[in-house]
Amino acid sequence: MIDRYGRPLEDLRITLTHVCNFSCFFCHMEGEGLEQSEVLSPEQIGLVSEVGREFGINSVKLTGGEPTLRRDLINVIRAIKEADVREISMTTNGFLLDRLAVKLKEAGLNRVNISLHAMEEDKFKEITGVDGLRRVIEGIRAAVSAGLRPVKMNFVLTKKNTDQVEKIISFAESVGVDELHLIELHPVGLGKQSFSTHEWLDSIERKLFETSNKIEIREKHFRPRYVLPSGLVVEVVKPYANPIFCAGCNRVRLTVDGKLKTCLYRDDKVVDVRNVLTSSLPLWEKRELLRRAYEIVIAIREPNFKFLSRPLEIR
Ligand SMILES: Nc1nc2c(ncn2[C@@H]2O[C@H](COP(=O)(O)OP(=O)(O)OP(=O)(O)O)[C@@H](O)[C@H]2O)c(=O)[nH]1
Ligand code: SF4
Ligand code: SF4
Repeated sequence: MIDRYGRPLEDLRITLTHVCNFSCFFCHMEGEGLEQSEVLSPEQIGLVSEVGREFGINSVKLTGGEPTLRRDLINVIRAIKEADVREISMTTNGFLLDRLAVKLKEAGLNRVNISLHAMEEDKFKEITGVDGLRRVIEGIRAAVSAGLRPVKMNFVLTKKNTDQVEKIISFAESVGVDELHLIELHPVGLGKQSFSTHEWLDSIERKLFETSNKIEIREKHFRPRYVLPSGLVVEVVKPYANPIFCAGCNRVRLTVDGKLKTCLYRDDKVVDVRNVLTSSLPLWEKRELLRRAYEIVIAIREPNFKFLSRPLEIR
């Protein structure tokens, strides 16, 4: 279904927990803060996904915090799978992935994005607060061998790790991951107080332009993708102050505390469905109320950074 700005709703991004075993200095916390609340159950998450299918949701992204810290992660994946979505992916710090990759694949997870912001142990620890580089590397290898493909790596660029970009590209090529995402920092969550470390990706992108064999544009966020001679795809993610990025936004978020949140940056454009999910209403009535919630989501969604100051009139 299309919103007032002509953008389809296709992707549901679910925050499974606010808890994380890392403490990255720029964590955007999915725009939700760290407040603890009782998490939604696999069945409740499954129901939101199932009703979302009627409105065009065909992919689900699991995030956190760190989603692998949810003990019932396998059940969450199974419940979403039952909603018959085309693709389930998960963004993770990779620390626990070596022991989980095969089980997650078997449960129905299609692919992963693993964050890795430095190839040197000291730098890795400076950024994440954890001495975990080796385990993350093992996690990436496990994802590749379990076939959680395309396996993607996420690298957030800051002033602290500009010297790591080339090393990350070489590592990604050597380990057999399919894509590397180079991402600009957001002034959201801890990113607000650490935004002085923000770096634009422009000069790196110029080099990619010169060295790549092919350039593609992805429909999602209109992200440019540079295909290197090795076959590695480097996707450039410039989500900050970028109206083109927001024009291609196709997602809604489900927060830990059960709100449908229409934008990473916006706390005002949300629809609270927690009461519906936790009520003792019959299932058909919950479905009906969730349908109303999705209708409101589509009516209030808007790009955060935009070219136009008002929506188009759709006739
Ligand atoms: N502003 C904004 N930034 C986003 C959004 N989605 C992703 N990003 C940025 O991209 C980073 C990586 O996101 P991921 O969850 O790993 O992956 P993804 O963007 O969903 O992309 P795929 O897995 O390739 O589909 C996030 O940390 C954000 O910085 C979004 O909807 N809005
Ligand atoms: S691993 Fe992700 S969720 Fe955890 S602190 Fe780092 S950025 Fe935040
Ligand atoms: S509207 Fe823009 S800032 Fe908001 S979630 Fe979508 S891409 Fe991100």
